[in-house]
Amino acid sequence: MQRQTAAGRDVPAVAVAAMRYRWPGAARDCLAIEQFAVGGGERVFLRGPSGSGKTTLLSLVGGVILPQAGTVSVAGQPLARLSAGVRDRFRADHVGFVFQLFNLLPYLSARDNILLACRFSAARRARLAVRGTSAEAEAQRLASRLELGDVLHRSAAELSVGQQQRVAAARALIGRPGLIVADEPTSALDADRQQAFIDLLLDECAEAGAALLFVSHDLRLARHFDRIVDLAQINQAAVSGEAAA
Ligand SMILES: Nc1ncnc2c1ncn2[C@@H]1O[C@H](COP(=O)(O)OP(=O)(O)OP(=O)(O)O)[C@@H](O)[C@H]1O
Repeated sequence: MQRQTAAGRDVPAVAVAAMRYRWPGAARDCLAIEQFAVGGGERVFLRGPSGSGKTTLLSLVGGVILPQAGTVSVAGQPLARLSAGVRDRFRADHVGFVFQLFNLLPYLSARDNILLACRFSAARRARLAVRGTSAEAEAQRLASRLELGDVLHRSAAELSVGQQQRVAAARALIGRPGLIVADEPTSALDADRQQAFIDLLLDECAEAGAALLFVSHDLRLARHFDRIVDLAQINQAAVSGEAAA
C-alpha cells in the first residue's frame, strides 16, 4: 500500500539522500548514506552490528537530530526545513516510536501513556474520528489485542518489562501514523509473546497502510519483512570491519 500525492506519485515513508551525520565531538562521521528509502507501507528490517549507527539513523528519521549534510524526509517532508517546534508536532502526527527503553511516564496509567500520543496530536485524533472511533475506544482495542486489558488502570511503573514494551507499542500505533519506527522492540519478550507482538505490529501497520522500520539483532524475525537492509552496506562511513560483520 503506497501513499499517493495529489498528482498520484508514490511518496516514500522515509527518504534519505546524500546524508552525513557526525556526533558532536566525534573524530569521524557516524553515518554517510547516499540513498536509503522506505516505501509507503513497506516493512524494512534494519540490521547491523552494535554501535554501527542504527539508533542514530532512527533519531535522524524522527528529526530528533539533524544531519550536517543532505536530507532526511518523512512522508515527503524534508525534516530540516521545519522549525524545532513544528518538527516535534510533525513527528507526533506522522511517526510512532517504540524505543528500546520504552520512554513511558512511570506515574501515569498504562491507558494514559497510550492516550498521550493522541493528546499531543490533533492529526491522530482526526484520523480516528474519520473511522468513527475515539482515542479511548482505540486504546482499549489495542490493549485487548496486546493482552493488556487487565492492566490498563495500573501505573506504568507497576508493569512488567514485557507489558511496558506492549504499552509502548500501543502508544506508537494509536491514531495510525504513516510510519512506525521500532528499535529492538522485542528484546524483553519471551518467544511466544515475541511472535504475538510481531504479528500485531505487522497486522496493524498493514491495516493502516503504515510503513515499518524495524531494528533488531534477531535475524529470525527478518522473514516477516519485505526487505532486509544491512546498515554497514549502505553506510559509507562504516569502518571496513563493520561492513564484513
Ligand atoms: N548521544 C550520543 N552522543 C555521542 N555519540 C553517540 C551518541 N549516541 C550514539 N553515539 C555513538 O554513535 C555510534 C552509533 O551508535 P548507535 O547507538 O546509533 O548504534 P547502534 O547500531 O544502534 O548500536 P546498538 O545495536 O548497540 O544499539 C556509536 O559509536 C556511539 O558511541
